[in-house]
Amino acid sequence: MSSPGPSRKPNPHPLPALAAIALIVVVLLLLFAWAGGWLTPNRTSGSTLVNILQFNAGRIYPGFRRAHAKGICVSGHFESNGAGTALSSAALFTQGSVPVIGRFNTGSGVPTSNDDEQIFHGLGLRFQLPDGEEWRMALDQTPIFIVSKPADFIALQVASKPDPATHKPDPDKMKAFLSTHPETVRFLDWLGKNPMPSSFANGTYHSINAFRFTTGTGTIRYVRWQFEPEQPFTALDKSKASALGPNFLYNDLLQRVHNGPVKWHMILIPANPGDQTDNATIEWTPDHQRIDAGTLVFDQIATEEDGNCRDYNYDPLILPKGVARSEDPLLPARSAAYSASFRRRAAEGPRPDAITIELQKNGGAQ
Ligand code: HEM
Repeated sequence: MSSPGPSRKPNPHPLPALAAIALIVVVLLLLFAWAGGWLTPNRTSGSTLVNILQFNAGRIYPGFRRAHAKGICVSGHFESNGAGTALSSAALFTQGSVPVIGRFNTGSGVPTSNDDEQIFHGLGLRFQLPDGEEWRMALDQTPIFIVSKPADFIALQVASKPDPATHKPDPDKMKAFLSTHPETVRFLDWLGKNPMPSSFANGTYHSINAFRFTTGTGTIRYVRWQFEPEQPFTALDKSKASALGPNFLYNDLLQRVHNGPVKWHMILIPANPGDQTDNATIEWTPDHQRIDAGTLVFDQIATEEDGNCRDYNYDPLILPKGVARSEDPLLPARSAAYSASFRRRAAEGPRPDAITIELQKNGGAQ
């Protein structure tokens, strides 16, 4: 028979032990709050942004980008004239040529949308620089963006979700949003005053966000840039656009590239003192220095089917030495959203191309 063990005496000083347990609980709660983004309310997670884009699109289109879902791949080179080294030591600006893979796209998250319904004509670029460096960009045809902060992007998606019956946003929700967002009114004004290009090939593509450029000797300037076409601008006649067919922008580009290279000039625009460099909704005045850094040339084109541009993410924060992000809060949000969208579409697997190109590879007429 075993004798009973010593009975446990109550701890006469329980407070330190209780305090230690409370401290562990608080640390765990803080870790959860940090991971959930509650301690950084100004940081919007990539998943939240992509969820709201999916909500606005009305459903998920498996394997497609959650924004700018419809696109076509192009490739060619960038011929630098060396002038960009005045602003940045980035290898892209060293005189000479580097390969580039691009993706022309239209802004909607619905891959089957018609080209005449689009507000944004976009361009993704991936420059392959020496020593394995890359510079990726995603550019739009407007010089300014529709909102300045990620939280406003979410509120705008909610306000502008098309009503399934009318296919248009609820006017009351939009009115309420616009009444507190003058920057969005400014953007819509810009759209009203500036005609859209009739072709991907004769549009200008803007970085919109400013970035921080550093020269080889350490001089820092904030810079926006834009690719301006050599192809002369003609305006899209919106009243006739729907008669051009659902993929008229893509068919037009295919024909043009088959007929010969299409070209743009990369124009660097350094900020003047006093310019806001962290707000993409404010257009800079025309009295800015412009540096033509070289020519972007596309001479190859293919649908996305083979994945040569589809399977990249044109994250605007994949930057070379000599270029860094500015304090613009849209930039980290964009980077996180592009990555979340990429992870989802890659997990869903490749899918057939959204576009039925009507032109044959020999460039023949439709
Ligand atoms: C908070 C603001 C923004 C959000 C949440 C957002 C979100 C997205 C997402 C999720 C994608 C798809 C990424 C992928 O799957 O690879 C995308 C693509 C794109 N975005 Fe944005 N975007 C924002 C702002 C902008 C701005 C300011 C520009 C123009 C400077 C822009 C231009 C583009 C372009 C051109 C693409 C297509 C790139 C490609 O071909 O892969 N976006 N965006």
